[in-house]
Amino acid sequence: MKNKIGVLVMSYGTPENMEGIESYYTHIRRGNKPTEEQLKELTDRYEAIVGGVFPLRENTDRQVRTLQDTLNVDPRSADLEFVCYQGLKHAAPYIEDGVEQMVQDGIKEAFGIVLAPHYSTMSVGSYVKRAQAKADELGLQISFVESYHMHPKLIEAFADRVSAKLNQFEEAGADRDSVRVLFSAHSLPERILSVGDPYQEQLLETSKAVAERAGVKKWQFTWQSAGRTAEPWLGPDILDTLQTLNKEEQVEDVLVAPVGFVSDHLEVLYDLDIEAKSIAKEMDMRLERIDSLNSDPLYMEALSDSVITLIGL
Ligand SMILES: CC1=C(CCC(=O)O)c2cc3nc(cc4[nH]c(cc5[nH]c(cc1n2)c(C)c5CCC(=O)O)c(CCC(=O)O)c4C)C(CCC(=O)O)=C3C
Ligand SMILES: [Fe+2]
Repeated sequence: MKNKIGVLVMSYGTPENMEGIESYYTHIRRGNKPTEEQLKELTDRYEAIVGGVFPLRENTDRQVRTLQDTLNVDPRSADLEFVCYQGLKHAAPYIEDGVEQMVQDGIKEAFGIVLAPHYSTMSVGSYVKRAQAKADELGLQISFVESYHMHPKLIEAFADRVSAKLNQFEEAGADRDSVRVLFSAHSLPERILSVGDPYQEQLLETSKAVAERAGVKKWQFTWQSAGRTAEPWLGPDILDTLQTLNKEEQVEDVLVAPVGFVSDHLEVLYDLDIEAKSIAKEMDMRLERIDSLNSDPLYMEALSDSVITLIGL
């Protein structure tokens, strides 16, 4: 019999349906129910992207299934059988549920990876902490891939998508080299910088590598999706960046590459496709976005290879 290895695949989590939004939001707010106004605002955003049907969860399910298949066809893992478990930060199955399920299934050796390439204490760090605590409690041996933001296959997957969209700009008559490429990621509170968090640096490294590989002439990095709290968040925000580009540089064509996200979810489908697009339209700018990686084979191989490398096979 092959030795079974558990892989905990973690991500932020998304509600399962419209009715699930309130409890999901309450969990994000550490048990505090959102006000009616806050709930309506979030519900409206989900409504705008999915019209009541949630494709987002299926998307994650598919990523986890595909990663398991990718791990198991790797020749380096011929003596092993990988079993992937989902662990979500703010929805069931929670991170702790995933760890518990592994133990129930008799897994003795486990690894964890997050569906987000860049390390931050507030994102990946918090997922890892929760998984480690549960594993310690249950006596399970587990170690983690903390980031894979420079994995060559990740860079290649993003660069392919950037090139594909630049080709489309060209076909539509634009000058490829005059398209401004905006790399973006989820903003975090500014205070992460004072604790030496690598998030920003890793994002810049990914952006630079993707730009080089795709032969991008003009690019810059900008934040998106900042929280609506009193404390300062990292900026500039993409909406401000678009205005600056329009006013100060008369940029007409913009391609957004949200390299901090790997799948189609709210930040991409709403914050970029609806909100940023409408601001751009008001200014007569053309804004396009690269396709999300989702279950892209190169992305799956980047994840799979990161796990297999961590194991030391
Ligand atoms: C760094 C980061 C990532 C990327 C890395 C990673 O993927 O881990 C990410 C991803 C995601 N964030 C998501 C959703 C939300 N995040 C919120 C709020 C917050 N996000 C934060 C950070 C991040 N979030 C933070 C610091 C907050 C403030 C509250 C808190 O400290 O937690 C809120 C509350 C309302 C609002 O502020 O909009 C929602 C609804 C969804 C799923 C969307 C869907 O269903 O498609 C995804 C993939
Ligand atoms: Fe978030």
